[in-house]
Amino acid sequence: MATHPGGLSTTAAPAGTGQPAPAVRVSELVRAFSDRRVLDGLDLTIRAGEFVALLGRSGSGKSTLLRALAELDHEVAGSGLLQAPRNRSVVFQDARLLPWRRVLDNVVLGLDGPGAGDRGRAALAEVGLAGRERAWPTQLSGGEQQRVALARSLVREPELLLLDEPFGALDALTRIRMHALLRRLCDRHRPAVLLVTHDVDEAIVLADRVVVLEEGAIAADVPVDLPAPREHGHPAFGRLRARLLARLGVPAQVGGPGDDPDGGAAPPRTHAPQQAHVPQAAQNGRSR
Ligand SMILES: Nc1ncnc2c1ncn2[C@@H]1O[C@H](COP(=O)(O)OP(=O)(O)OP(=O)(O)O)[C@@H](O)[C@H]1O
Repeated sequence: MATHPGGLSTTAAPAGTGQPAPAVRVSELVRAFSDRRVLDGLDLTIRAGEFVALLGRSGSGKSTLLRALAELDHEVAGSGLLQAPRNRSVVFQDARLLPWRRVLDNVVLGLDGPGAGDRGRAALAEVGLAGRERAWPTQLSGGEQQRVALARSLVREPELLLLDEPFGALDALTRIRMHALLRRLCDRHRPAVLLVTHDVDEAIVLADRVVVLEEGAIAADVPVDLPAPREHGHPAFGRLRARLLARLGVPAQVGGPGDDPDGGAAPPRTHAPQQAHVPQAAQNGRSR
């Protein structure tokens, strides 16, 4: 067990009795900056293999929660119980590749064993980058770099995959392709996932459950029970979008495609008009 200065403990999730053990269990989590409690008694459970999307207004504490789960917040004051698998990977908005290492070396960085190279090559093939092993990161597009970041995460077969706006810097079409890729990878590898996103549509397309962070705690916890593939034009999709946007404080009449839950001037995300031009196969074909 690792103990944080703020009283947080991180352990492997305990084995269950009958029910599968949750991959993540957070209870009464507090995180504060200069006496301001950003997370204030937050409770959250994520089951093994479950995909949870985390929405919330800008500054609500989404990244603070993700960093707590990643154990990247040792300098932050806090308390509470946090149980999460030690085998976890994080993908950020920027791929964070080492520019002086080739793509394959970035993927297998820190991996031991004679099979590491083969595993890295297999991971790159899984994300559609077979043949690019010897490229330098600067020779890849932003979307390709994020594919490498996904490969680097999944080659470690994490029990928990933490994603902090991983597609936030990508164009709309690339985002749609990345959504489909991420779903396929998650269906195959079955990590528990926490996806931080501003994009309500992205959350609905990808997640089994959407949670909304507000005033330091989970204010809404909504299962996504939609038929596959999840199409933006489906009435149930629209109802769920409106419900989540209302929760985020976006009035229903402006709650259509292109609106940002922060009410800011963010560019349009992955929305129906853009997806209408995308072949069905590129959209999210969920198998579970
Ligand atoms: N290292 C820090 N020092 C001081 N304040 C911080 C620090 N990190 C985060 N905060 C503050 O904590 C609050 C929550 O930040 P956080 O990044 O978790 O929000 P967020 O919901 O992820 O925001 P966004 O959606 O804009 O990325 C913000 O008010 C932020 O200014």
